[in-house]
Amino acid sequence: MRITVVGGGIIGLSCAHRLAGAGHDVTVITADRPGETTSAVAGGVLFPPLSVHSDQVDRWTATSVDEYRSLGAPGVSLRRGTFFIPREAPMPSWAYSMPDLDDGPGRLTFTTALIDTPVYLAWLAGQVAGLGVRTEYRTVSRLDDLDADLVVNAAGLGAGRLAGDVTVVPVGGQVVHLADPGLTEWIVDGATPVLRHVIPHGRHVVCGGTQEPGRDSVEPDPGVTADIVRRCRELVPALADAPVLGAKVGLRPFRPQVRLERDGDVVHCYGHGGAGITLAWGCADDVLALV
Ligand SMILES: Cc1cc2nc3c(=O)[nH]c(=O)nc-3n(C[C@H](O)[C@H](O)[C@H](O)COP(=O)(O)OP(=O)(O)OC[C@H]3O[C@@H](n4cnc5c(N)ncnc54)[C@H](O)[C@@H]3O)c2cc1C
Repeated sequence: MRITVVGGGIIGLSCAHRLAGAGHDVTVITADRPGETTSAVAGGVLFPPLSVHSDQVDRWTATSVDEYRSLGAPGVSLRRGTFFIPREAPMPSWAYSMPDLDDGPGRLTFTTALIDTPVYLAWLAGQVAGLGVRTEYRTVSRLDDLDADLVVNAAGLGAGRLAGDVTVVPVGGQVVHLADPGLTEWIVDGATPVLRHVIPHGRHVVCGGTQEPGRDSVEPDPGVTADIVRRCRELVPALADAPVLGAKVGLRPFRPQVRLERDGDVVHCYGHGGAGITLAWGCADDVLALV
């Protein structure tokens, strides 16, 4: 089949990889290069936020963790770390699929994949090109203008506009990169009112973060940068002298739940909110099944 994938972030590229690998003739149309997408801002830790849970999310997460483990791709490392959760919170069901899970009151410790997203996305785009996928850099205004047997709508925040779906909204997130002093473990602190995370990738550590519903600017706020640095240095004192390398903002494509369904000649795959890196391979498998 001739398939056009709209979107060149983590979701569009993962779908294009699966579809081309299955023998389809695939074109990706994307307004932005991979390094300029929301996907390239993500901290890149592989598990979904506590607020996101369903059997589907558990299955997509388990599939993605297995895939990232076996890829041997640049930008992917496997590390142990700790997720702090409110003491009264039940154990999230996806946690059972994590190897070497060790849980205590208000704490889950396990090994998962960490994705240095700009490095990994550049590699994934190269793999996709190697499978014969063409990429066009332009903005699509209407899905039914596209000349293809089937269209995959994987345009993140733009997917909502293309599908006329007003439930897709931006939730801004700012992160700060610090030089990595050699941290061996990741920490995500979901037990405090404002999420804190410290995700080491070797050259740099991604520290965060914020959740800003309705934000439309991707210009980092210097006051927020200073606050993130302070909060993350409190959490991990080894960062005390780590130089600040820069700050980034991304707009998470939020929706009450991921839309992954076929509607005629369009397969919709969008609305991954704060979990798109985690869900990408599981969703790409389901897109292929719908095709
Ligand atoms: C600060 C922050 C931290 C995060 N941390 C994590 C994490 O640790 N783990 C995790 O799993 N997730 C994390 N996320 C969430 C994750 O980044 C998103 O869920 C994911 O990037 C969504 O991917 P996407 O491909 O759907 O969208 P995007 O990456 O936004 O890609 C959308 C693509 O569609 C294209 N596009 C849009 N409209 C059009 C159009 N009309 N025509 C043509 N092309 C179009 C864009 O150019 C782009 O290529 C984080 C997000 C942020 C902001």
